[in-house]
Amino acid sequence: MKLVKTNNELQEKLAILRKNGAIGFVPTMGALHSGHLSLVEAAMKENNGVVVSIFVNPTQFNDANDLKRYPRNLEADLKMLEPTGCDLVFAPEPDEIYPKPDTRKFDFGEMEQVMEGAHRPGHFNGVAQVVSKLFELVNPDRAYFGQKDFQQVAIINKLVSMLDMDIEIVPCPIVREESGLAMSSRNELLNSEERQNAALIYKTLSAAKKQTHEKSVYELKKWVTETINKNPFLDVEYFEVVDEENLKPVENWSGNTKKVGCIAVFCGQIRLIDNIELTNYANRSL
Ligand SMILES: Nc1ncnc2c1ncn2[C@@H]1O[C@H](COP(=O)(O)OP(=O)(O)OP(=O)(O)O)[C@@H](O)[C@H]1O
Ligand SMILES: CC(C)(CO)[C@@H](O)C(=O)[O-]
Ligand code: BAL
Repeated sequence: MKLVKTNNELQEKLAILRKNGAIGFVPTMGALHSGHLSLVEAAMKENNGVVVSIFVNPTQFNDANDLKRYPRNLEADLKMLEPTGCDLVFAPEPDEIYPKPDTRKFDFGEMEQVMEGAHRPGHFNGVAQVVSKLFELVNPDRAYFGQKDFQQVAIINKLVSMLDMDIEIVPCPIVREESGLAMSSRNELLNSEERQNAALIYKTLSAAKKQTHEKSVYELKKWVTETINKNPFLDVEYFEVVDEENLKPVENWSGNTKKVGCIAVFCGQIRLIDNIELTNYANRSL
C-alpha cells in the first residue's frame, strides 16, 4: 500500500496499476471505520487495483463548525487500510484538489431539493465538485459508495450520467454497530451516553418497517418522529419516505417501486443520518 499526496505522484502510480487491469475507487473523508472497510473489501474483490482517497472536502460542508470538528487521523486510517491490501491511498491537501476556487454549479433538479439537499444547502454541489474532480484524477472503472448516504448514491449516479463518465457506481450495504447504530465517522464525536441513546434511531426504523400494513405514510412518519423525539438526547430533523428510484416523497404505499425511509437526527450537536427500506412490493408475493 502506497500513500500519495499529489496528483503527479498519483498519476505515476496509477499508470503502473492500470497495467494490471480494472481500477476500483473508494472516496472517503477519513476517520475510517468498518463501514469504509466494507467498501474497500468489495472493491478488492471486483478489481485488479484499488485506490482509496481521504479528503475532508470543505465545499460540501454547509456548517463551518461541522467542518472544524470533523474527525481527522491519517495515521490511524493508514493502519486500518493496510490489512485490506488496497494499492494506493490518495490523501491530498485542499490546494491539490482546488488550485483555484471551484465555481461549478450542478443542477440535479428535484432530487437535490429533498432531505439532505434541502437541509444542507450547497452540500450536493460540493459533493459533485469533489467527486467529479476525483473521478477525473483517478479515472476508475468502478467506484464504491455506502447506502448510508442513500441520497448521495442517487446524486452520484446522476452525476456520472450528466458528465457522461464511463464509471460503474457500486452501492454497498450499511454496516452497523452491534447496537444497530449505522457506523459513521461522526459517531466518534458522541459521548458514551449519547452513543447508547443514538441506537434508538435504527431500533425505531426497524419497528417502523413492520408497521407499513397498518399505518399510512403520514401516520408512520408521525410515529417515527414522536418515538425518537421522546428520547431527551435525540431531535429529529426530518423523516421522509421516498421512492427509491426518483427520491420523490411518497404519500401512500402503492406502486411497484421500493419505498425508503430516510432520517436525519441531532444527537446533541452531532447530526446523524440513516435509512431503511420500508416496502419492497416488487418482491412481495401478494
Ligand atoms: N456505516 C456505513 N456502511 C456503509 N458505508 C458507509 C458507512 N458509513 C459511511 N459509509 C460510506 O463511506 C463513504 C465515505 O463516507 P464518509 O467518509 O463521509 O464517512 P461517514 O462515516 O459517512 O462519515 P460521516 O457520516 O460522519 O460524514 C461514503 O460512500 C459513505 O456512504
Ligand atoms: C463521497 C465523499 C467522499 C465526497 O467527499 C463524501 O461525501 C462521503 O464521504 O460520503
Ligand atoms: N458521508 C457524507 C459526507 C458529509 O456528511 O458531508
